[in-house]
Amino acid sequence: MLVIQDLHKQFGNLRAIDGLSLSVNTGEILVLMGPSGCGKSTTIRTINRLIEPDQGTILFHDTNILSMEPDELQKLRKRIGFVFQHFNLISRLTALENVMFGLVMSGMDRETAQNKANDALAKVGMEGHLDHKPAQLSGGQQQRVGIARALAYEPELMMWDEPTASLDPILVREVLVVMEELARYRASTMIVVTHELSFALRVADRIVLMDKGKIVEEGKPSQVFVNPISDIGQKYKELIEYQMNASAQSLSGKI
Ligand SMILES: Nc1ncnc2c1ncn2[C@@H]1O[C@H](COP(=O)(O)OP(=O)(O)OP(=O)(O)O)[C@@H](O)[C@H]1O
Repeated sequence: MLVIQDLHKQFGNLRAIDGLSLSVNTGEILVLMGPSGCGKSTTIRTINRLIEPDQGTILFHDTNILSMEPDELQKLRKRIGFVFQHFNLISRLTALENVMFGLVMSGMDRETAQNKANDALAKVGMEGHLDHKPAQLSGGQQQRVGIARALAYEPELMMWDEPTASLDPILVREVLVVMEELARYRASTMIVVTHELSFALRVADRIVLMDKGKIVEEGKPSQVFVNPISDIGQKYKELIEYQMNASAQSLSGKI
């Protein structure tokens, strides 16, 4: 579905993406991880050209996104959903209106848009909050509206840029549950940037580890987190062991 070849992006002297190549298969759940600042967000933002790379090729179903004209790009963006860390809902609109907004703006009639928005909000368990404005919703519920907004387009590819990063730990879980549900039903191909190890372990078909703008390792969670070949992979393995030991000690009453 998606083939990225030799991608480069520099901000001043900083090489944020340094010759990155990656393929994503239809239906795959790919989790992109790595230390802060290694280039994960920049990488996924180049895919729908929120960030313009300096060099490289990004093929979506064999068409190079980087040479698309603005009208083609606009059509493409409807096939690629994006969920951000900051949900950026419109404060004066209800949950339903927030999801309908983009659909109506892109020319869809109100009735169809409302049906699609209702369906999308039901998929994320927000059918009971259609008339609530963002200020009346918790952070987790606001993020679920943000997810519904992307889902309403029925995108082929969903990209998630640290969707739980701005939530407190209790609300993180409710968003992860929704994401796991969508992944389980293979609603679309997913590229997920996250620091949530438990999500990566349980849900990912493939983990891609980045460091300093490059991919340093990729494979199934059972491979990358158990027999890593990179320093970053080794650090994640140690972190998982540490967390498992802490849980075991806590359960046996030692903590
Ligand atoms: N618009 C920009 N201008 C200058 N530098 C930038 C810009 N966007 C990103 N960078 C830098 O590029 C590098 C990669 O950033 P990016 O946001 O892709 O990292 P990341 O892996 O997603 O990090 P995090 O996990 O902290 O979100 C970082 O050093 C960042 O400071």
